[in-house]
Amino acid sequence: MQQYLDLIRHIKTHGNMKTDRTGTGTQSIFGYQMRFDLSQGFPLVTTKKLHLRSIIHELLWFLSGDTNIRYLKENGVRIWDEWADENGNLGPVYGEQWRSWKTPDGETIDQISNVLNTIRTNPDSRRMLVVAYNPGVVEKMALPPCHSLFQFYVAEGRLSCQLYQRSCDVFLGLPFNIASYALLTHMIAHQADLDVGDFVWSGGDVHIYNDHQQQTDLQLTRQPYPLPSLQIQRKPDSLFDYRFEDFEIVGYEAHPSIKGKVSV
Ligand SMILES: Nc1nc(=O)c2c([nH]1)NC[C@@H]1CN(c3ccc(C(=O)N[C@@H](CCC(=O)O)C(=O)O)cc3)CN21
Ligand SMILES: O=c1ccn([C@H]2C[C@H](O)[C@@H](COP(=O)(O)O)O2)c(=O)[nH]1
Repeated sequence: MQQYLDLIRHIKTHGNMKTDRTGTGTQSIFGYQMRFDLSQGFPLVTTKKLHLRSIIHELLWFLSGDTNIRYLKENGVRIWDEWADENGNLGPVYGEQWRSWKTPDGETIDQISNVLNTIRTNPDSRRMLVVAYNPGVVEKMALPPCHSLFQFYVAEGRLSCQLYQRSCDVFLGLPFNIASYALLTHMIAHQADLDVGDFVWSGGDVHIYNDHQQQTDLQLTRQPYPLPSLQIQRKPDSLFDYRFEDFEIVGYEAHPSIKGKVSV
């Protein structure tokens, strides 16, 4: 994950000091891209130990269409706690937009199923997108989607994915976001009988919070390890039937975890 360290160094060198909604303050750049060849390893940050459990459960939760944190809590995942209301609801966030985007005439659109179907039947299509940023309901969401839009691309039997992330917390959010979309690309490729290609990450406001400067400096002193690989143990009949136990990360060697506060 040299790319991750290069991004941190780039922000520390060129970033603008900015105030932000949370009051913490950030050092920030606008517009950045990274490319990960998924056939060369699973892109997990190695300069701090990541909690892959949370990443897998969060993705399965998005894919199930759920927008209440109950499932996450039952599985010991706390990353969305601060944003939920007293009943655990987050409003019409990712799960709802991915699986049941509401149209003005009362229908719902399952964007994920549609995209998988197009990958299988018309892989040269340039319309294989999923949009989470729904301006009509964004005020009802606990947080407007950060990973706002993603697109798939098929060439030479390989499935690639590009994400546009409008806002990115480089220390806490980004390692999760990269791993999550890499995992999603593997799952969709698995279902469509394709190999994996590239994951392209594109960021808008890409920032290091002021209280994450030390933690990211520490990461720059650490030598990254080779990437692990992902093994999927079972091929369920549907994209929506994967279970936590189906995924195994092999050979994940990482430096010790680093704590940091999340700005709410
Ligand atoms: N400021 C901010 N940064 C984010 O990354 C973020 C938000 N807000 N709001 C919504 C979601 C929630 N996400 C989060 C929230 C917390 C962690 C976090 O605390 N991570 C720790 C512990 C991980 C764990 O318990 O599994 C870490 O060390 O990575 C990560 C992602 C990503 N998003
Ligand atoms: O998946 C996610 C979700 C959130 N973030 C970060 C990006 C920002 O630091 C905050 C959101 O604040 P806004 O004022 O709405 O931009 O959360 C992330 O990196 N990844």
